[in-house]
Amino acid sequence: MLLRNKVKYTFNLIRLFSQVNQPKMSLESAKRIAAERAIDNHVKDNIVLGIGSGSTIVYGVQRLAERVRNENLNIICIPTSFQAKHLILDNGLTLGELDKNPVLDVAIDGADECDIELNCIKGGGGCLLQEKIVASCAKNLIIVADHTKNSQYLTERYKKIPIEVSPIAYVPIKTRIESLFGGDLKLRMGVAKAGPCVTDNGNFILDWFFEGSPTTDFDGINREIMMIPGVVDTGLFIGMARKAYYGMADGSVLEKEV
Ligand SMILES: O=C(CO)[C@H](O)[C@H](O)COP(=O)(O)O
Repeated sequence: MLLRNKVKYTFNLIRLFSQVNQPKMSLESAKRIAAERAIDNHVKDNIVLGIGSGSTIVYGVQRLAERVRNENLNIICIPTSFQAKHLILDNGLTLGELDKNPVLDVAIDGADECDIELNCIKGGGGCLLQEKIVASCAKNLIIVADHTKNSQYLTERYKKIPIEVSPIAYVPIKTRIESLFGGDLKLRMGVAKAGPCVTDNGNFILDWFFEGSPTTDFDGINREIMMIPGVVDTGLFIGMARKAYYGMADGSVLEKEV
């Protein structure tokens, strides 16, 4: 009996030790595996592909460039931002434009948060307008992200909604949304630049902060905000994404589909 207890104790110690020492994947590696899996699963020869913005998509573009070289693929890439355009060019990929390619087979993009129905908050990087235009032209929008973006409901973890606005209207829009729905809208400021952050489209971003959650009806609130003159677009991507790939801490990729 004593021996059996000793064996059990040693076994538990070994198990505990191996758990503690199990390598946890970094967030960067989690982004990489998600983006690479999406590129491997959705990129085929002769497609028009939307290239998202942010840090996760960088890994996807690197993987795409590798596949294009190795498999001699013909892929036309449509950018969602200045960043995406230069990612495409720097990686030797073919740059397309919506004027010539208004219908995309797939768009692959990151997200700041994604709920169980794959509704998303985007715009943390300030590129939401072009991202939404490109996504709306795609037959399929695929999200790539690390596991911290995988939520039950929107605003569960990401506590702001970016809204792109015409510069002349930012004060009335801020006042209007605060009085209609509460919360606090802050003009996003530039980094290493005096004054506000100016988007790729020459607009401002209002980041809408709130206590808890502003609503449970994000579709409804999105429609109402879109009706305010001067609002160019919101970071709410409702019913747009079909599939998400999340890089998990244990090195696996969680695939979610709606
Ligand atoms: O919406 C975006 C930019 O406007 C990005 O896709 C979003 O912020 C995710 O970025 P990252 O991949 O760096 O987490």
